[in-house]
Amino acid sequence: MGQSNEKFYCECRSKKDKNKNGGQTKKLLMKSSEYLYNPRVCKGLAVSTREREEMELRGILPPAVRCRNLQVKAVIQNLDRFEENLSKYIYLRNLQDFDEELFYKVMMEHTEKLMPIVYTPTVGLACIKYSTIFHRPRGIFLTVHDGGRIHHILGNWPERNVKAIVVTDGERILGLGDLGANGMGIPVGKLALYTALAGIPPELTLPVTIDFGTNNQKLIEDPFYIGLRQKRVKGPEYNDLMDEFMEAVVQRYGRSCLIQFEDFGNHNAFRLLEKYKPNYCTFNDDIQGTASVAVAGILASLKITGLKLAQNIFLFQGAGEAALGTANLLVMAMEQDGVQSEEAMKKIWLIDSKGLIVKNRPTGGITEHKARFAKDYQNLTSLEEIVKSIKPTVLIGASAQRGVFTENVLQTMANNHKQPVIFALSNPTDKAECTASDAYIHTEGRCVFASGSPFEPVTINEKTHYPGQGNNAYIFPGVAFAIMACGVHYVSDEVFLVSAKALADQVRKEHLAEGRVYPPLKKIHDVSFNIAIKLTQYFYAEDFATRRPEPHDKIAFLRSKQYNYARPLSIKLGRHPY
Ligand SMILES: NC(=O)C1=CN([C@@H]2O[C@H](COP(=O)(O)OP(=O)(O)OC[C@H]3O[C@@H](n4cnc5c(N)ncnc54)[C@H](OP(=O)(O)O)[C@@H]3O)[C@@H](O)[C@H]2O)C=CC1
Ligand SMILES: CC(=O)C(=O)O
Ligand SMILES: [Mg+2]
Repeated sequence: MGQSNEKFYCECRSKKDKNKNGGQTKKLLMKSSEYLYNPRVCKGLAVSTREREEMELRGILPPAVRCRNLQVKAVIQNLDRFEENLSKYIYLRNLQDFDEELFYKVMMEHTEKLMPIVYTPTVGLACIKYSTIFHRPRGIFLTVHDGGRIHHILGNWPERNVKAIVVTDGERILGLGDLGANGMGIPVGKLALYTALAGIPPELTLPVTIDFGTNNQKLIEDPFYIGLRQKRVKGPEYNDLMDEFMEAVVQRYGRSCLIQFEDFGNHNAFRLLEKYKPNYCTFNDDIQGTASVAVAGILASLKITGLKLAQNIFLFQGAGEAALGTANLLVMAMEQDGVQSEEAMKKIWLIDSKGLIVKNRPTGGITEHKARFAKDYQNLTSLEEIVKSIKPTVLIGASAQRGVFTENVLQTMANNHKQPVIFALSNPTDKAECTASDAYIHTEGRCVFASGSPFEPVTINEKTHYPGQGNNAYIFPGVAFAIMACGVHYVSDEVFLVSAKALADQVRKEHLAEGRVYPPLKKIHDVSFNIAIKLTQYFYAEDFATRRPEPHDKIAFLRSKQYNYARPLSIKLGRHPY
């Protein structure tokens, strides 16, 4: 992490230096000790001989000067030696804490290889082990005991110009449940993707975990646990602290500081989104970002199945943040196609932990968000029976129930339709509703498949199928980038439909031919940038952008705001074009 500018320049007023500069005070780079421990500027062996002299690094580094490309090669060789993905994760996190620029160069150049390490599935394991592997702190850890002091504590973060925060309360980390303060791995991972995928300068971002306690007894008893050892608080204490946090962010960083909510428990996620959306620059990634990527995949699948959106029957296994967010965005997408909202809702069926969501269900549990989709139908609980009865064309899993798309369920989907669409969105991999090979094998290779965590391609009868990664990582970096670049204060729901369409439009014929409903991961930088372009156009057209005058050349405008490794030191230290 960097620090405020002043600390990193040493005003050199010695006679010798004054003479060299015609009597002017010369600004030198920082001292070796400051340099070595500042990951924003430290570049290991890539420091030139001249810089070594200037920064008093002679003798501190061995004589070899290694270029950045060779450093990347060394990192990849080191990574390949580790057998366990968690070790790779720890190695990369250490690299980020030592030489940030190299970390992002490696991430940007080896995205496909490294996303499964820095992000899902490995980040899930890293969160489980976060307390044990905890090394150098990254982000702000707030606790429920910090009421009245949040503004002050945010001020302890060394950066002043924060433009985006990813915040969690750790209650629903991926499909792993309550991981308390260990949830910090998620904001850290998501923000690494802000930079690696969309080019958002890392010094503008801040990971935050708000520790309200944990109901995970194993953590409370774990001697290594880094969080509060108490049960989660709820009610006014929770609400007041959240309110204070939101206001403190605005006071510190301004109304255009983006606050991305991540992995909050279901009972808080929806109500906090509704509460804060009108007055803060905020969105919930699990509800809205996931909806966007799922709808994009569905829109792209239409080019394979030949159906119109409203000709489908959608069945969700799960009726939480991801499923309901997607269901609501599907309604909006159908409305834009001219379908009445009542008609659109009839196409969408949901299953929760108590079974199919039907009116007057004897077991209850139908919240107002679910009630919108409740049907006059028999009370069924078995997924297989439901699939037989409703005959969905699209089956989406977002329930974190491993393997619930059984052989029978998948075969029934294949019996009902020529090209059933099957998305197993739950993360990490061992929470997926089915694997890619299960999906293809039990549908005779006819299904259109995507999953939240990555799966390898599957070959059946000499045809190779490439599963898409239906993960909100295709959406949130581009969305955040455009919001930040345009100085947006209010994030409308439509942002996520614009993004979904922008993503679906980037799925080419050759991708579809391979069975993909998303562009390959190696294209994700371009994809994120193109989403940001579409959103920038939308923000200016709809008057959501506050940055004036409107840039004529939006591509050049966005490019000028992106991170690149070879930035001058002044920019690295905080004088960026935002
Ligand atoms: N691919 C992606 O980009 C994303 C994937 N996800 C993944 O989706 C999963 C769910 O996340 P999210 O929606 O936020 O979580 P929520 O807790 O909000 O929702 C989970 C839902 O699953 C339901 N459920 C639980 N058990 C069963 C069961 N046996 N049968 C049917 N439904 C069941 C719950 O029912 P009830 O309502 O009755 O409690 C609830 O509706 C997680 O694994 C998460 O990682 C989430 C966001 C993004
Ligand atoms: C991907 C993501 O946001 C989740 O699984 O929660
Ligand atoms: Mg999430």
